[in-house]
Amino acid sequence: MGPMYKGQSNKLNPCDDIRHRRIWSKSKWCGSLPRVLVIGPQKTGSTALYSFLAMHPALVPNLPSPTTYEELQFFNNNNYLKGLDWYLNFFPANLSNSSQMAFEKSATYFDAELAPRRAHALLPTAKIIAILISPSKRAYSWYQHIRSHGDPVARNYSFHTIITANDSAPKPLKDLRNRCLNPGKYSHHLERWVSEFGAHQLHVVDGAALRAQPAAALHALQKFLKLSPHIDYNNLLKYDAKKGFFCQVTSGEKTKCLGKSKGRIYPPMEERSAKFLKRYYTPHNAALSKLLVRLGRPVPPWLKDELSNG
Ligand SMILES: Nc1ncnc2c1ncn2[C@@H]1O[C@H](COP(=O)(O)OS(=O)(=O)O)[C@@H](OP(=O)(O)O)[C@H]1O
Repeated sequence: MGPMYKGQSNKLNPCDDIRHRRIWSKSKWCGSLPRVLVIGPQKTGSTALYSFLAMHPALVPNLPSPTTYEELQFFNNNNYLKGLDWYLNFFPANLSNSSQMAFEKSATYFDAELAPRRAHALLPTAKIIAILISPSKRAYSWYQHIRSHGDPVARNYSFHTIITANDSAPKPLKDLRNRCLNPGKYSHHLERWVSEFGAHQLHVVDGAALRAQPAAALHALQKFLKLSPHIDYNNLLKYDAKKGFFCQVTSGEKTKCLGKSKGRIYPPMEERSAKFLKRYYTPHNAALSKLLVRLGRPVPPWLKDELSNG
């Protein structure tokens, strides 16, 4: 089965078509599609959120992909051309009458141009979860991420050189600057998700709050998802002083934390880069604040902070 969304006016959902449903295989069917999508963006704590949600008895994560690990990256890239059959392979078929819901997290969905339309074409009733931290911190964390993955441009240029590259800079530098900075224009991307799914299907997690007090953030998220049972994450997560983050309680005093690539150790951002980014993101942060107020959502403390004059 081919792609479900090809152009502006061509939304085609095989799950809505009785002729498709009649010939559907027993082991793969639309009922196992995810009902919750965590869309990122990258470097906001999306893996922590994914692993915490996977602990919930009412939620079932996707099976891992051999190439992109826990992320399927279906709606944002060429995996989409592999079609619905490919996507369904990653979700257990036996969720039929159970109260469990499948979910998926791909942090690359957030800022991908086609992802909201494609996701909506297939999953019109899905709940969409975005997770946001200070866009400046996100950009710096992303730079550290691709640098440690050996990206040659990130290895050859400092963070400051990349974020301040102007339009006469060499193309690889400009491309990296865009990939580093564009996802942080949060309001622009969120508006696209809101216009496809409507505000009532979207929840914004404050990534700083999830990091500092995960149980409270997960309490609000469970309410939004109307999960049953409602569980108390205070009993399931514990701050691990060695890791410097909350981790999953395994047995007794023991914890299981995310791997080394989540919570990397690197020097603090240079003051001049922080200043540059604060100014760069001001119009985008102001638009985000306005959008959250319009949607009746709380404005995170870090956003108020970024918009202050200090
Ligand atoms: N509990 C817990 N454990 C580990 N890490 C945590 C946690 N909560 C939030 N974070 C922050 O998550 C940052 C990585 O974000 P993502 O998981 O979204 O990155 S990725 O896009 O999936 O690569 C990662 O960024 P870096 O600190 O730059 O490594 C962390 O700061």
